[in-house]
Amino acid sequence: MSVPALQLTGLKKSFGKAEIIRGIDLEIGRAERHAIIGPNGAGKSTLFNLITARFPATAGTVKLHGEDLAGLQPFQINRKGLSRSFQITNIFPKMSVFENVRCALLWSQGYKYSFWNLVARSRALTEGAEAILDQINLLERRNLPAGTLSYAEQRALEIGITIAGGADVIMLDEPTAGMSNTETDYITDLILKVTEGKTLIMVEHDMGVVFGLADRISVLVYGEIIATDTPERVRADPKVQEAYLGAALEAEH
Ligand SMILES: Nc1ncnc2c1ncn2[C@@H]1O[C@H](COP(=O)(O)OP(=O)(O)OP(=O)(O)O)[C@@H](O)[C@H]1O
Repeated sequence: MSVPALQLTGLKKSFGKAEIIRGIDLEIGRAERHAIIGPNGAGKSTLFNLITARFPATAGTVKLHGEDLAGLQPFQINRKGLSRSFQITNIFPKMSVFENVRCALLWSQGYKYSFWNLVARSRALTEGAEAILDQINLLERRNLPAGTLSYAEQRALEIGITIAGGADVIMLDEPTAGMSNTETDYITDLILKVTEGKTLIMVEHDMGVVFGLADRISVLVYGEIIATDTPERVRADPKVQEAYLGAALEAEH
């Protein structure tokens, strides 16, 4: 079997005496789209923070393409090809749309801000940023301050920033939170497009998005994965119905 894109083994996290992530084993294949679902407070964001080393794990390992990430800083993990977005919009609102993406490209390549002027004329950088803006349908908005974009466009920009470094493992934390149905459909299509051929790991509460996007789903309940399977099988799993999905699907109607 080929090496998984991401492999979690015995992963645990406690805050004080509270064990929030209680022993997670999970393999996510290359180019798989994987959704993590579960009730509020189940530990989904904490799990993201463990994978990306924002939080140190209490126990267990995280491997990216077979390489143990122990001891690496978040930016080092990013440069190994894992990039994430956050639940809250995380853009520079006063900078232009174009500069937001160009800045993300610079970061991913390891330049420092003091090199800004030096590389500003770099054609490759400009072309790279334009290609991303084209992918996220914001080329025509390139010169606007990012903070003046609509909410959905800001989330699209954030997705652009997340993919800018060319990472092949993309993690999105609730990419459609707070959106109307139309905006949600728009962002779902965008995610499908920009993650083509990449590994996607996504936390999402909208079951329409999850079932539309994911090849496999993991259900996290009280810090444990109670099921990992295809959408059809997860939907039909009585354990999942009882612990989460029954209520979550009802909430959709
Ligand atoms: N830094 C922290 N210190 C202490 N407790 C924390 C910390 N971060 C998260 N927790 C606790 O861990 C639990 C899981 O939180 P987490 O945000 O990971 O859940 P979640 O599944 O992402 O929830 P939601 O769907 O509401 O975003 C919660 O009880 C939360 O209070």
